[in-house]
Amino acid sequence: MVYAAEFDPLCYPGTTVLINLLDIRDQAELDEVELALFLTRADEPLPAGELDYRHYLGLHRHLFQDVYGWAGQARTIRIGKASSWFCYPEHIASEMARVFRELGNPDRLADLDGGGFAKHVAHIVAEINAVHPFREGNGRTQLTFLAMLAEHAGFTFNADMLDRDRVIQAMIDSFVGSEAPLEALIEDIIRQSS
Ligand SMILES: Nc1ncnc2c1ncn2[C@@H]1O[C@H](COP(=O)(O)OP(=O)(O)OP(=O)(O)O)[C@@H](O)[C@H]1O
Repeated sequence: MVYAAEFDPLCYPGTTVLINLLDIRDQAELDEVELALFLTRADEPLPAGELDYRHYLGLHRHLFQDVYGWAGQARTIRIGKASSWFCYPEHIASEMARVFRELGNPDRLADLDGGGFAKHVAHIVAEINAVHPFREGNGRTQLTFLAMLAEHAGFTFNADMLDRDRVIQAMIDSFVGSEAPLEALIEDIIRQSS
């Protein structure tokens, strides 16, 4: 998805196309190739880690390593979507540290029932979205991480329930103050493993 951005040294000069490892300069073609490469990486075993910020960066690096040289690194310019402007780049590291402190020990997620998990994790995903640590690939990293958290907690992540429009609307709602739609969405996509 193309961002409103300040002058961006990560783009080919005079364009909004991100400089990429494949040197594709057409946005539609880049979208298509980026998605295909992402899907291939998402299908591989995901990097192991502590479900902390370091792990989150490694996850983005894994998913987008074929497309962007900066995969796994936080952005350095301010970006926004529609009327939402995300965290100033200089505050990303401290804000992500705060969000992961709020997440707490991931092993404790297994103590929660579906409703409790959905409420807690909706808040965490909403906060990660409000920070938007990467120049591109935030939505896909968020959902992949959500699936990892669900599985870690013993839930099955029912990806078929992920309706793109519903996800984006829930994220926008969370940005403007209501986490309830995101919570309901998460509750719908997890089901207790037997
Ligand atoms: N207006 C908005 N306000 C807040 N968050 C938004 C808004 N529009 C989209 N989002 C969130 O930002 C994500 C998109 O971020 P980004 O483009 O970095 O991720 P992506 O993985 O490249 O794209 P996508 O999620 O569209 O496939 C969406 O998935 C949604 O979670």
